[in-house]
Amino acid sequence: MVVEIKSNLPHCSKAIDGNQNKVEVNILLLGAENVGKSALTVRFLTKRFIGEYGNIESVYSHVEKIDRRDISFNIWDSLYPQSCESSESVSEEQLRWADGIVLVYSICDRASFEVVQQQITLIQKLFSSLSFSVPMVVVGNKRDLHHRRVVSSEEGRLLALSADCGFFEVSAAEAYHGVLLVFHGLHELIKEARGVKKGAAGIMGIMKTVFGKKRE
Ligand SMILES: Nc1nc2c(ncn2[C@@H]2O[C@H](COP(=O)(O)OP(=O)(O)OP(=O)(O)O)[C@@H](O)[C@H]2O)c(=O)[nH]1
Repeated sequence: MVVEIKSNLPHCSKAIDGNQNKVEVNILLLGAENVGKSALTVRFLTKRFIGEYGNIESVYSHVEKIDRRDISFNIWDSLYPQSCESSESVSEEQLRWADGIVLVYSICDRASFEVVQQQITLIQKLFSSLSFSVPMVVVGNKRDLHHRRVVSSEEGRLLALSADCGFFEVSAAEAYHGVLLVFHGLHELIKEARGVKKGAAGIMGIMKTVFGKKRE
């Protein structure tokens, strides 16, 4: 298992390799502190749960084979800024870098659910001013702590539905499979979004050819 810590600063390129068998996918993890962003990242990268992770912001890189293609996942495990105004918790730089976003809250922490709500609102505002968007999924973590649950599955699902995001409830502590589904599910959405973009570019190309010729 090879996990590369690319850098503490995200300057990975958003590249689809000319080689059709290698694809790069940049995934940004957002959410309040202590919700398990690092635990989810480490679970996905190493299949392990180690308990304590420290407060390090990093971009990790890891290659997975999906449908016989090498997918290079670059994962930006972000830090929620301390004493942050909600308007500063997501940056334009992060959105420009990301091909997909995972918004994490803890099912036992209502404030963390509210942070995700605020971040979705902020992201939607930034996307509309930047004139693009990328797929997102909402993840309720710490499902193993169901006796301490304060955010119901329905609330999580409704939030995701209202923002056109995918939704998952997982436990990074308990199981690898659910975490794998989050990253593979988001990868599917990214693939679809790239397909739509390519299709739109193709249609634009055809229209240019047809209408361009007519004008000549
Ligand atoms: N019970 C349980 N604990 C978890 C789970 N995921 C993470 N934790 C614990 O929650 C604490 C915070 O996890 P982190 O992964 O460091 O959370 P984070 O969101 O990266 O936190 P910051 O680095 O502060 O942004 C740690 O003590 C983890 O062991 C889970 O699924 N279940």
